[in-house]
Amino acid sequence: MTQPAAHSPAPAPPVAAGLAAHDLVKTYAGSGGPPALAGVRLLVRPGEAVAVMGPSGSGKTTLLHVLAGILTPDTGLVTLDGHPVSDASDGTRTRLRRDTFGFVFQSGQLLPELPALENVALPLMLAGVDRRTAQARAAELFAPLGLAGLERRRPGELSGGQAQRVAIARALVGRPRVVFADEPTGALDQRTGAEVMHHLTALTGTLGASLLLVTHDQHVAAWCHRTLHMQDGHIVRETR
Ligand SMILES: Nc1ncnc2c1ncn2[C@@H]1O[C@H](COP(=O)(O)OP(=O)(O)OP(=O)(O)O)[C@@H](O)[C@H]1O
Repeated sequence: MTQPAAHSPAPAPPVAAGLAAHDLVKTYAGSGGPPALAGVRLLVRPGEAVAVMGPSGSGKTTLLHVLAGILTPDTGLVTLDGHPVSDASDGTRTRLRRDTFGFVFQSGQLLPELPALENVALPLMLAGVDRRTAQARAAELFAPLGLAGLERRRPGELSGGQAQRVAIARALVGRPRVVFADEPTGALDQRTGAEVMHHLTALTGTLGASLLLVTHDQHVAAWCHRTLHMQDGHIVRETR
């Protein structure tokens, strides 16, 4: 007996390249408060730099942590090039955070007892790259970041701006696809902050990485291609 002709399924919509958030909702257990994220959607394309601004408590850091797979959303999904991040196993999320994502925080992220070069090489060595190769790859980042000659200095012997550029080198040495930065210039004066932003956006752009940056400072946000404004767990508007 002949089977009825099967209808071919509708073609799947094309998967957008980049980091995407689909209707993220996150409430902190026991907080008794409204959701920290109340339905957030976004797409950060490869090579694109996006700032997130908003009043204190609006959900910026929670969004960054959910996008980076540090926190899991209650509902909704985070994907990278269409592949699940938030739904992935703990092991996969740990690997993503180590191999695919880079992180820059406000300060205090360098190991004080290690010279700058070894601080930068460390993520590669933790990922199994031999010491010589890791240090050679780390060294390549010093000149583009204006750090040539400072390889042997310990963090305590660097200025705040230099230390932050070393932290950027460390975040980028593994050639991440996405860089997350939470107030990366928060501890710096405006001129030093601008220098750090110049290097951060230039290098992530060269790598073709996406940059997602949380800031309170519109001068810092202005280095990005666009700014998402958050309020009460929502993205309420976007500016360029
Ligand atoms: N660990 C937590 N437990 C309970 N509630 C939390 C926790 N972290 C954040 N919140 C709450 O979630 C909401 C969003 O916080 P979040 O830190 O994401 O905001 P933010 O915009 O980054 O704030 P800030 O600019 O002050 O850093 C706030 O109401 C906050 O009090």
